[in-house]
Amino acid sequence: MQEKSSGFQWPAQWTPDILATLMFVVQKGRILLIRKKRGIGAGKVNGPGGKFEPGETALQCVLREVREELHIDIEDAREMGVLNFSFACGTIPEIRCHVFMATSFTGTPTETPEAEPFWCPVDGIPYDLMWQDDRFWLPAMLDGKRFEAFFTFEGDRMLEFSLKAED
Ligand SMILES: CNc1ncnc2c1ncn2[C@@H]1O[C@H](COP(=O)(O)OP(=O)(O)OP(=O)(O)O)[C@@H](O)[C@H]1O
Repeated sequence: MQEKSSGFQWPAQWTPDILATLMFVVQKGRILLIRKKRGIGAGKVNGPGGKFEPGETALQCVLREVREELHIDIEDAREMGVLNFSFACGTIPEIRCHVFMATSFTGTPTETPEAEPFWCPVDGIPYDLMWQDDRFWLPAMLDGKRFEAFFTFEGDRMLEFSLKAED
């Protein structure tokens, strides 16, 4: 396990308000991203995903969210890591996000009121259009490494990070 941090201590006591998921489909050197059209992080590039509904597991949530946002059915979802986000401002709830990868799906990625999908080369991911934490863990995940991370934000701006990833 490799650990990196901004000198920030992982909080001992922290409970998320919201459980959420993200999905990154990678196929033939390309990654399926979305321009998020509404909700937390509207306007940013991200993977599809969203909040758990009552009684759902992380896997059930991510499969439902991807179906709702892009009209595709994922066939081989694998959970790769967990992201914890704490927001200093107090207007955005504390979020724990389970992150999945997949390589196979049925259907055609379709724009919906929530998301505009696009394929992007894995070596050309537009990190400057994404949440600031993504550049810390997404490259490790794309190398097949599992991870857990904690990030603090003030609005859009990342303040501190602590990342544990497989060697
Ligand atoms: C702070 N740094 C961040 N970095 C990367 N991703 C981030 C993020 N902060 C939030 N996210 C993602 O945003 C979605 C929740 O957004 P949210 O608007 O609540 O969900 P969405 O509207 O899609 O879902 P519902 O349809 O309401 O369930 C969810 O996937 C979550 O992981």
